[in-house]
Amino acid sequence: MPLSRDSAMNTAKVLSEALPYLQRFVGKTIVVKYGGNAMIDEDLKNSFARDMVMLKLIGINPIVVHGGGPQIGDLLNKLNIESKFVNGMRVTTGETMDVVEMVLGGLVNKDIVNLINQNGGKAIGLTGKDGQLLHAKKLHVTKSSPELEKPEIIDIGHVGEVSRINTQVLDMLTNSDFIPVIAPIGVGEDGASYNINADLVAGKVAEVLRAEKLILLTNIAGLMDKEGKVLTGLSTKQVDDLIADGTIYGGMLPKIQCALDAVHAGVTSAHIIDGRVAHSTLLELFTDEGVGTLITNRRS
Ligand SMILES: Nc1ncnc2c1ncn2[C@@H]1O[C@H](COP(=O)(O)OP(=O)(O)O)[C@@H](O)[C@H]1O
Ligand SMILES: CC(=O)N[C@@H](CCC(=O)OP(=O)(O)O)C(=O)O
Repeated sequence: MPLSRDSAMNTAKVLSEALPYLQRFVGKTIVVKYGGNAMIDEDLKNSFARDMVMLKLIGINPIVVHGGGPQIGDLLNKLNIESKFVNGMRVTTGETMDVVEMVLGGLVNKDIVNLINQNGGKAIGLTGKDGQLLHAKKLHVTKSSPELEKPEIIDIGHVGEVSRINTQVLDMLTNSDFIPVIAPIGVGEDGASYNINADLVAGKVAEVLRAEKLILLTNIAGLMDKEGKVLTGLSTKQVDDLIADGTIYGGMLPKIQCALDAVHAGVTSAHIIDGRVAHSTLLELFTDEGVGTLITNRRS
């Protein structure tokens, strides 16, 4: 159907507004974390895949790291295995680890790869085991509470943190115009599997690649205060205060931590944006308004 004159003018205006951003981002790496909670329906997943194809086509280098927490939860539920979290991290027994690896490395990873390829892109799916992309070590979690004299160390099983990234694998793929799609499973020195929070993987990948941006797509409009107002441009100190008073909790904890670590390590900016809004990545990258919560390297 031909565009009406108004609609065509609007398209031209949007494209023109995007020009300075295109000039700024072409040739740069953007790490996009696609949270499991933002994979709500097929239309939304498809628009995400189209956005990645479009970025690649215009000369930006997208690297996708995906989650899949709710999808893991669904299968655990069907298997009558309870889901438990400490500080936003899933308590992962050996049995749970098998399910995590099946869901993230299998179902979710291949779904995203397939959608990108169906939309004309060239995606390759990897877990951290492929090419030993993500070396991991056990994550030690501490929990503090007013009732405890000192912070308690809690063993949450096969949960890891990234110790090293084999960037050679990513360079090889991106140099050949592939879009890497990474499932957050790490491999230990002894070959053991580790379940790693996807936000933490995305942050570390952005750090080692010195990405221009780290974009975290989630199921909420951004980081919010207690009244539900989206907060942006916060300093490290303000974030620390929001954690201490309980405004930031659960799944937002690893998100905000990895965003801060990434910008302190040289990533220009990190963004927590609403993945339930179609094309939110493009809105963030190419419009004057931007969306969600912006985090830059501001300490005070
Ligand atoms: N201050 C906050 N602002 C916004 N969301 C918050 C905040 N503190 C905790 N949250 C929670 O964090 C969730 C996002 O984390 P998570 O569910 O792990 O998402 P994802 O699957 O995208 O990683 C939000 O849906 C919300 O419930
Ligand atoms: C250790 C840990 O919590 N790992 C996560 C990995 C998936 C993930 O991070 O998914 P989302 O981004 O969709 O939350 C988990 O098991 O749920």
